[in-house]
Amino acid sequence: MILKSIYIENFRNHKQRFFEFKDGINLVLGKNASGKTNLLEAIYFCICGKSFKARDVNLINFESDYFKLEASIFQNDFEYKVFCYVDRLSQKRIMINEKKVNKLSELIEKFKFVYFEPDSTELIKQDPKVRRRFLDMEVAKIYPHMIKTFQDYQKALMSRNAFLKSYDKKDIIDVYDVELSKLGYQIAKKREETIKKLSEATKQVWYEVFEDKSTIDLVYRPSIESSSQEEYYNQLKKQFEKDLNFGFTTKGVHRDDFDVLINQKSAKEYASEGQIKLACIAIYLASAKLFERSVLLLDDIFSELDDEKRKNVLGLCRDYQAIITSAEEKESLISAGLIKDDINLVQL
Ligand SMILES: Nc1ncnc2c1ncn2[C@@H]1O[C@H](COP(=O)(O)OP(=O)(O)OP(=O)(O)O)[C@@H](O)[C@H]1O
Repeated sequence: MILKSIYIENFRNHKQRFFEFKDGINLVLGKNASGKTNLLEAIYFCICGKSFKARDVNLINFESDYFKLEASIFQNDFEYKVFCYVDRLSQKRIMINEKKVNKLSELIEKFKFVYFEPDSTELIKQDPKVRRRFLDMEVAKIYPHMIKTFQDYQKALMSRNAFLKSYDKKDIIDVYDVELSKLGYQIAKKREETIKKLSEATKQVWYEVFEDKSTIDLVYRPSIESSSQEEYYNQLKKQFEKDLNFGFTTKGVHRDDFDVLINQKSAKEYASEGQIKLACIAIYLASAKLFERSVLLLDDIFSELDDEKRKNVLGLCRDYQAIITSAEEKESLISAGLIKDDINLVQL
């Protein structure tokens, strides 16, 4: 997938701008608050149909009543023209080649991308919910049909929890347990497969980019260890009395996690800030490696990296289309040997 261009009208601080990008590395340079993150947010909106941090209406320029985006995306030699429109009356229209997009999952299934921002280190630092969300995005990129399974699991979990709170007849719980085990087991297996693939790819990036003797591993920590649906079901059943006491389902894929180990030790517990940032960059770049034609949206990726690592990261990005923002001066990047002829410079 290649993002050729984006036209932006009244989106955040961009009133009317047209940006063209090339395959390989695109470096977006600009001072603080010049709108670099906003540009990535506009691209993200075209690919996902929503922002990564704000409600639609907050994306409209302060002095306007609407925003409009038009992106040209090439995939398998076919051009997709994505049109997005949002106004202050909460009217929202997203179209691909003039056909209305009804579900945002249609966009996620079509366009693959990786978005890395300074807060992406939360992946390691935060609680398991953040890691589950990240992992499920990765699962959905490989197996788009799993989006429905995740939604069905949430519904089944809510029904079981509601049942536990108003429990009176023991025999009916089985209906919920069978459904929850079926969906939970499918999710656990796909998460396990995805973590294995991601761990392998992360190791390669870690080595290529960081040429480090240290090791990195991603290890799935399922809440229910099982090798069959039946086993999953039996373990869920065993929890029944406890679940009844608590009034909710205490075990299942909604309690899963994964560990990032550096030198076989938990990065969350032992790694330095710098190591955590490097580990997260490696995981995100590994995600791009798994989905070959991903677009990389990398916000402020250079900070905290020394020049050698910056060069290595850029080297890896050459295999993709990468849109990288930086608040650094062009001259200092040139003198560090980071800007070469093949880089497309976008100055804000
Ligand atoms: N809805 C909006 N309308 C107009 N301007 C907005 C809107 N939302 C945010 N802004 C402005 O956009 C600017 C921030 O842009 P952005 O976050 O893209 O900067 P940046 O170039 O990434 O900065 P930094 O280098 O500091 O990360 C701020 O000045 C903010 O006030």
